[in-house]
Amino acid sequence: MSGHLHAAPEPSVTVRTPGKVNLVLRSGARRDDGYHPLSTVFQAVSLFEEVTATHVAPGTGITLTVSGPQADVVPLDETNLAWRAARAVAGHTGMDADVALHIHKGVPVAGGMAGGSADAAAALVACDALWDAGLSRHELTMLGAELGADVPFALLGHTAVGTGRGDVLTPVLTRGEFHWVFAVQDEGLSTPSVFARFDELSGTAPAADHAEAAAVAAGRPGAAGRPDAADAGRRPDPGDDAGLMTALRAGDPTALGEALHNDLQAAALDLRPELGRVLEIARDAGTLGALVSGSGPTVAALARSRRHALAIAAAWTSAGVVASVWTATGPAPGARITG
Ligand SMILES: C[C@](O)(CO)[C@H](O)COP(=O)(O)OP(=O)(O)OC[C@H]1O[C@@H](n2ccc(N)nc2=O)[C@H](O)[C@@H]1O
Ligand SMILES: Nc1ncnc2c1ncn2[C@@H]1O[C@H](COP(=O)(O)OP(=O)(O)OP(=O)(O)O)[C@@H](O)[C@H]1O
Repeated sequence: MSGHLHAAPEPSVTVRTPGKVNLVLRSGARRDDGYHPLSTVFQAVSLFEEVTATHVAPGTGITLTVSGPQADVVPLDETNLAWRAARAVAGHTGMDADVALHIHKGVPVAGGMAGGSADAAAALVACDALWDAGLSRHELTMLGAELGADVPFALLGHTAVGTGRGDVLTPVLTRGEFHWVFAVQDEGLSTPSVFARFDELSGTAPAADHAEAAAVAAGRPGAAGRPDAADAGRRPDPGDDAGLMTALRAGDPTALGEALHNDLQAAALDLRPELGRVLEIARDAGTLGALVSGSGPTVAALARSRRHALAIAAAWTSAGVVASVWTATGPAPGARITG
């Protein structure tokens, strides 16, 4: 060691957030604001995003770097959800948005597992802590819901029922650990196009408002986050999720496998017919239940054990139907400061 004094390291905050799978997803018809009323059960899984927020000189603004698998397809500008989250915290608190953000991606990009939403949730918590803004969990959740329907769940984690746009959450009690394996595709699916195909298949596609649909598809801000947006008469089929809740409470993976359901699956399969084969291979390998995760194209398969998860992974890999295979357990905790 030399006798020189080293400059103190830049203070920084690292926050970890989970990806998710929708155990059940029921969607009603498209609302006037472009969103669909959902009745869903989220489970957070142990594929994590990590966002590090570091102080920079005043006036620097927001800078962004990304690492990890698929980092090359993540936008590095103000369309990145983490960037928008930093700006939202600054806007809400009146602070200057000066921060260097680094995202390490551990959730598939555009895979229906809410990786971008997890980044937004992590950046909200990281900037709040870095800037000592003192926002409550409630305030962070409100800011998160404006950024995307999946962001509040990435803050909360574990298992929860989601209603509204998927952003109104009620925690669900679960026991034990569930073993998941995910078939990840090279090319993602756009969430708006999957919902649009869902509308077409269910015969509820709106006739005369293409302009609004295009605005929504382009990601321009609509009436997102407006809890009063009319959805009367457009609610999802209530379904019967008693079996699912019992399975979760009992920690019974076989019963959970039987209860898995996704209303968006037919739309994702219509856009990506090859996913049918991915589902079939998981079934041949004895999965307890397989389904398209959220808006896809990732396929999630529930396994009896870690060993069984690896067997399903091997079946997918040897059939050559996936770009990569990732294993995980659920539930996993929500946003946490880790450093
Ligand atoms: C498919 C899910 O992942 C299931 O959890 C979510 O519903 C998607 O959540 P997300 O990606 O956070 O969604 P956002 O970024 O808020 O919305 C992207 C687009 O998805 C569609 N969208 C999203 C959520 C919802 N309840 N209805 C929708 O129709 C809309 O076209 C919207 O413009
Ligand atoms: N931080 C981010 N990470 C990845 N993609 C981002 C991010 N911010 C914005 N995007 C954009 O959002 C798109 C969807 O990314 P994301 O990985 O969140 O999809 P997803 O997991 O299918 O989302 P969801 O399940 O919430 O619908 C990407 O194709 C990319 O253009």
